Order: sequence, then structure tokens, then C-alpha cells
Amino acid sequence: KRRQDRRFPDDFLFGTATAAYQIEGAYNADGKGENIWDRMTHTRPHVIKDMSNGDIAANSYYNYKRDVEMMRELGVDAYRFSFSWSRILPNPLAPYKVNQAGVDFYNNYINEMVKYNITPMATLYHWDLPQKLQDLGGFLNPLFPEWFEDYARVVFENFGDRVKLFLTFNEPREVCFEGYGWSTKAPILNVTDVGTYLCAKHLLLGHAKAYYAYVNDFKSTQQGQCGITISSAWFGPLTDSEEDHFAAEIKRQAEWGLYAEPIFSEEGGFPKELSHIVAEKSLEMGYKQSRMPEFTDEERKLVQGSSDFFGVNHYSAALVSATEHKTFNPVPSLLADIDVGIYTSPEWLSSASTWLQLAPDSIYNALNFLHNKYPNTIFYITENGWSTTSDAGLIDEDRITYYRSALNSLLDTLEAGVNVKGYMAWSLMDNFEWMEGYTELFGLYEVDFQSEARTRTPRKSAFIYKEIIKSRVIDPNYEPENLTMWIDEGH
Ligand SMILES: CCCCCCCCCCCCC/C=C/[C@@H](O)[C@@H](N)CO[C@@H]1O[C@H](CO)[C@H](O)[C@H](O)[C@H]1O
Repeated sequence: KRRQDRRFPDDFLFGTATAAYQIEGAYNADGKGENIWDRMTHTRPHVIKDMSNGDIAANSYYNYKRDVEMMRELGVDAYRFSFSWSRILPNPLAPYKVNQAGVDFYNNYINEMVKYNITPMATLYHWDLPQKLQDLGGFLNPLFPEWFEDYARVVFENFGDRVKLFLTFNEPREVCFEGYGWSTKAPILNVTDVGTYLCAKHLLLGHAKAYYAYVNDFKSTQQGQCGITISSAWFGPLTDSEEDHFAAEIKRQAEWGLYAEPIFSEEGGFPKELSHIVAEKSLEMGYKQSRMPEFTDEERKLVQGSSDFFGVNHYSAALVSATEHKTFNPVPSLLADIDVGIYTSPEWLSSASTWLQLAPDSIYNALNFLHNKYPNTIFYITENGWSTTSDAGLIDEDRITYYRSALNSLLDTLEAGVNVKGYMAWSLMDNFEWMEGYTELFGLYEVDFQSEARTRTPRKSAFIYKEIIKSRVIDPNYEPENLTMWIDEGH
């Protein structure tokens, strides 16, 4: 039984997170260029569950002052948001011609945060690739690392005087596997054999080039830090058998090791066992070489160590079996390569999202594992949260249960000596949930998508999170008196 007076350190950064395409709207305002989500939702609307899009979303491009007011209401220390590449560089091949209106928007947004002592944490890429780059192959083009470095330099130059925490990419797995190796995120390319692996290599090189651009040309004056966010669900073995332990390890390598190992491991390069499996299967199937590309020595060294911290998006867990619960997958594909089954317990509380359950101790299991694998690494939890259906309303008891459980697991993690410096709740407000449109909502604040103003109203969970941030303690019995929000003094 956990003690109830355990505290988060005073300097621990509590915040919330969002992403440009999911909240900003203004998809074609003031010179913004087209991105892959604009193109996909406009030309193939049926791929989104409710045929919706992010054209207006929460309209944060115009509502950003209200958004910062909500941050002040919650009393957050930090706010994680992302830049829209095509808003800043409508022609991404011409990085010397910025869209001043886009730069002004982010300047105003950041200034409003800084004015109220809210630390901005900025992601350079949260899935909204300029369409022009996709027309040239996107992450599959070997020129991608150069395009990304050019864009990163524009961001550091314009915003690095006030932003001290940068993240290059949000969730490489979702970019590469879901977008290129599968069809569950734009650009839904479904190149199952090589899409994930080629994208992973170019993404990692782009990350490393941006990181060293920061380290060599900006860090000494700006004094900030630059990391990457990797989705790190927990995958443990279904049984104690050796086969299931190995299956869980291979699943971890395929889900996040593919992106973490080249940066954070001592050896560098893609994960060993997974590389071996993919190489073997590729040759058996008549490929000339492994479908997983190699890094040259120079590339491996460039990527290795290219991060000041590890951003973890953590939501859930699954148990992995070498023999049970398998599904049919296209051959060849990453899922066929690893050939394991996954299981989630019916006893775990379910959210509105098929992939998201409250799996006990999952933060502790994932972070402790990563800490042991990559000792001395600094971690931030850059996303964690819970979805409800669109008719769920303001009294969101399941979300409260989830947040209390997750934060208790985080306290266990801190007590075990893992160096976690912050926690960003996903999300500040309801937003466009990618392929699920507006059918799954993650907001601490409800957004009325029927109103022109996109009115924001705090849910009960917002009051619970506010109390945790203020007291640094998780009181399981705390109940707000009513749902009227206020701003505390000093915020
Ligand atoms: C269809 C049957 C499913 C069975 C259950 C499977 C359970 C698997 C559990 C592990 C989940 C692994 C995939 C994890 C994905 C998430 O980390 C990730 N996609 C979250 O991305 C962020 O999500 C937010 C909310 O979805 C938000 O949209 C944000 O933009 C993303 O960064």
C-alpha cells in the first residue's frame, strides 16, 4: 500500500501537451502551406472515422490567449506544443524565405506563456509534413535529413531565445510504422516491407543533424536542451517462459528500440536481434539485402548520443506471447517480421481508444526498464492521458482514476531513482484525434466544436490535476466544491 503523503519535487515540471495540427485550425490562413494531413483529409475524408479534419479544430491560432489562460488556471509549470513546419516554411525547400505571419503567431504564443512564467517545451515535428516534401517521397527520400536540419535551424534561430526545451520528433514509431509501413497515419503509404525501416533511418539522421545544429551553433548562447519523444508503451511477457520473454524483447525492439537504441545505447545502431531477424527473412524472400538499412560507421556515430534527454510518451501496456493471440499480418511487414501475439487483460479499465487501457504500474515498468537499459539518461514524460467518447461530458471519473494511478506509478518511478524531470498531461483540451477525428477526446478542458468560438470548459479532471500541481501530492479523496475555475495568485 502506497503512502499518501508522497510528494513530487518542487522543481518537477508539471504541464500539459498539444500538437499544431490537432488544435490550431487556420489550415490555410496567412500564407500557411499545405501539409500531409490537409491533403489526406481533403482528398480522402473517408479514412477519418467521422470524416472530419483539423481545418478549424480548436481554433487555437485565434484562441491562443484563452489557451494560455487555461494553463494559468491549471497552474502548470510548462506547456508542450508543436510548430507547424508548413506554417513557418510554406516552401520547405526555400528555408531562407520564412512566412512572417507564421513566425509572428508562434512568437505571440510563446511570449504569452513566458509572460506568465510557463516554460515552453516545443516539438519541431508532430506528424504534419509539408505536402511538397511528401511529393518528393517524404521520410523515404535520403535528402530528408537535410530538409529537416534546414527547418530546425529556422526554428532555433527564431524561437531559441525563449524556448529552452526542444524536441525534434514526436513518436518516430507513429511516423514510420503507422505512416509509411502501415496505413493508420498520414500519408497512409502502406509500404509494409521497407517503409518503416527506411523512414526510421532517415528520421534518425534528421534528428541527429538537427541536434548537432543546435549543439554547435545555438546551445552556447541559448543554453537550452534538445531531445526526442518516443512512444514507449510497456510490453512484458505473457508467461514466464523463455520464449515469451524473448517475444516481449523483440516487440520492445520493434516498437521503440528501433528509434531509441541508435541514440541512447552504448553500441549505437539498430537493435541487434531485430536486425538479425529482418536480415534473415529478407534474404529468404529474395531481397538483395536486408530490408532494414545499415548505418555507415559515420552515421552510427552521428546518431549515437544525439539527445540531451529522452521524451517518453506513455499511455498503456500489453503482454506479449511467442505463440498465443497472434493476428494475420501482411508478409513481409514489421509485424510479420516479429511474429508475436499481444494480450490485454479484460480487467484493465478501458478508455474510448482500442489501444488504451489502465494497465497497473505501466509507467514504472516502462521507465524503470529504460533507466536500466540507458543509465544516466534524463527523462521527461511528454504525454500521458485518457480518452473518453464525445458524449462523455464534464464529469470524467475514469480519466481521474487513470491520472491518479499514472501519477502514483510515476512517484514509484522517482522513488526507484529514475531521473524524470517532468510530466505533460495529454491533453490541455479536446482536439482532432487523427484517424479517430473528434470521436475520442483527451481534454482536461472540453471544447465545444459546435460553437464558433470553440468554447473551452474545464472538466472535473482539470480541478484534480490543478490540486495535484499545487500541492505536489496525490490526495485520493480530493473533490472540487464545484466546477467553477479560477486563477491562483502568482499565475
Ligand atoms: C485493435 C486492437 C487493439 C488491442 C489492444 C492493443 C494494446 C496495445 C497497447 C500498446 C499501445 C501501443 C501503441 C501506442 C500508441 C500511443 O503511444 C500513441 N499513438 C499515442 O500518440 C499520441 O497520442 C495522443 C492520443 O492518442 C495524441 O493523439 C498525440 O498526438 C500522439 O502523440
